[in-house]
Amino acid sequence: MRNTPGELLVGTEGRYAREVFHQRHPTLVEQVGRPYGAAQRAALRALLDESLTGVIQRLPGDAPDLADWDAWDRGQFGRPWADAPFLWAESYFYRRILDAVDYFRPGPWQGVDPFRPMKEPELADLALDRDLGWVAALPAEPTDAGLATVVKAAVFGNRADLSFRMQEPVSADDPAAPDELLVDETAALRAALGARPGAVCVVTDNAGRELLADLVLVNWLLDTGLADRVTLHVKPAPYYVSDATPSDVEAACARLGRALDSRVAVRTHAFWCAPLDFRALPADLSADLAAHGVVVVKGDLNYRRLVGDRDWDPVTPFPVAAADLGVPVVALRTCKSEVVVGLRQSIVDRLDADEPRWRVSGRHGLVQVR
Ligand SMILES: O=P(O)(O)OC[C@@]1(O)O[C@H](CO)[C@@H](O)[C@@H]1O
Repeated sequence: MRNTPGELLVGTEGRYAREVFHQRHPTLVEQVGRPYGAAQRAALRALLDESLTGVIQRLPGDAPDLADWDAWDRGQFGRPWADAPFLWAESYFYRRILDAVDYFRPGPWQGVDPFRPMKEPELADLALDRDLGWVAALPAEPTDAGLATVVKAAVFGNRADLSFRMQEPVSADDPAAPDELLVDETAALRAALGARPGAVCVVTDNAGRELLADLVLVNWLLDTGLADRVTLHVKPAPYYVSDATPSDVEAACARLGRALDSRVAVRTHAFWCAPLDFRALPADLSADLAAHGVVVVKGDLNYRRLVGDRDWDPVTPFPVAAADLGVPVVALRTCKSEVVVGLRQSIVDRLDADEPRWRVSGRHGLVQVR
């Protein structure tokens, strides 16, 4: 029996989590604050200071989700941010941004997505039509080649992440960036989809280009009879900059010029903005996921939550690290944080030698099945 490695922490020198807090967050806070008034900008700056040098403050007494966060606290309130687990602290940081910009408070900013100005240009991009040209050429039959195409697009759609762009020079449309799958278990996904159309659940990640690629995948599974119904899980509130919410699904469908298929249900759950990993899934959500034949888990954050945001040895088998959801689970992810499992030692050695930032650069993708 392997020992489970420790959780990644915010303050560890030389590690990615610290870089996120000390380099990414200051840029993010500055950008988010631009359209707001002095009070919200001051609250954002205070949050940033608190997160860099202070202790974690509890949510204010009027927060609608105070009870949720008191249950998710796990002893973090009152401790220095630097000592907190990266997953917990980053999630709470995004929740506190909503507090700083009065997202839940009655007034002019209530319900206004603070990341909207960053999300909108992606769908407005005229190059998108050209970039989606390949969709019209997808096969009408459920071929392996068709599945490989839509899966790969869904994986590398995850590279188009706004939070990520604040730090890494690689962009989704950088022609120099290779689309390298370090693990490709698309054949196992095909096997999990089975011989008869079944129910597929997609736990989505980012809005914009990534969600468009996810919708192409979903439409193709339905059109070719590989699935007979799909549930799309999205975040209940703005989160991690570009994470998809219900209104982002509407915007993406409008951009694709295709209404949501009647066999697609869009759902959300408070747990998707919780600071905990999939091993803490609440019973109702767990039952919802397990009612599908396959659960597709998109993106980097969901990957961290699926395997645990821990200092895993990258050759740890994926089925050992990934939470058991009771049904086959497929992770589609580009590597944008230090957590990775299921790799061959030869690949790790090559990447360690050639690309010091391979774990976080977003250049490498994974299709992994448990
Ligand atoms: O889940 P996503 O959108 O693929 O990635 C989220 C992310 O950009 O945020 C974290 C750092 O802030 C990292 O885990 C990852 O790089």
